[in-house]
Amino acid sequence: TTPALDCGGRRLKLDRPRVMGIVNVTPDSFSDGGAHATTDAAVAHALRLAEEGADLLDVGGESTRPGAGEVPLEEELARVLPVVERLARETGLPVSVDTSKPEVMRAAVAAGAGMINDVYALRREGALDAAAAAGVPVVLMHMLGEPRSMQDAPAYDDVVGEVHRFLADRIFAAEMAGIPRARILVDPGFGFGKTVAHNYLLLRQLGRIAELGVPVLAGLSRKSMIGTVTSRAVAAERVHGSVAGAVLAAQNGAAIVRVHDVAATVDALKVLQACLEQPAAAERP
Ligand SMILES: Cn1cnc2c(O)nc(N)nc21
Repeated sequence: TTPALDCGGRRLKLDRPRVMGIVNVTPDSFSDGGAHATTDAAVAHALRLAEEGADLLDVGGESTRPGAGEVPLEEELARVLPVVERLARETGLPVSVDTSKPEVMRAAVAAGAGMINDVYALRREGALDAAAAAGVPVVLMHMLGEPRSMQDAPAYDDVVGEVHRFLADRIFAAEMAGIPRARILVDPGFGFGKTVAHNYLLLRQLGRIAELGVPVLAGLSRKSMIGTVTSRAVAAERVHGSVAGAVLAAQNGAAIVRVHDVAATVDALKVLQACLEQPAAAERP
């Protein structure tokens, strides 16, 4: 039987590494078109990612970048729900909601979201119960502290061991809240309270995170771990490095890679798959 996730009725096969397209629903600061412009722009972008071959989409209304502040509940709902609703209707793809607020989890799943992606690993008040009630897969991600301060001076004795332990604890908490293991994914949280060195140690030893026995999601796309080693200060110039990172994450055990540049990543993963699948002459039956 092929490993797969049931994302609110939409099946996501995990027989090979899958590509999650990033859909940030943040006000378009260049246009004063307000909410409609924001929704329309986000949906148009997401439909393009679907065209490029995304296996699922991740819709987020609150930036989680280092230093980011909180978005009020009403604002996050206003950003996310219209986009989730339209994408669930207009694409056959599973739509993930990137949120840490239980109210947004409930409303987004009611609007058609088939996965919850929580960078706080359901640690917010009420989040475990909301995710359990939602009945969709949930991504539990490691973060050290808060977005505001996580990059100040991240330090670990054993980053891989500590991230592994945190994720094991969150899996246990989720199972105790009634979320079956079959609906749990984990994520080491690249860039969330890690130095560049920590990030590459986690990437190199991603197999140890995969030993937790649930699918691993990895998000390196356009992050500073890529920009630093390639000296690319502009995020849009980090595509090549990001694609290399996605291939390495997939080769090291990631079941899903969360990316901005879907077309490039889809092609790169096809090359990886060919390498893993084609029988060598010596092996040919
Ligand atoms: C929302 N978001 C930003 N970066 C992320 C990452 O690396 N993983 C997950 N699951 N979500 C992320």
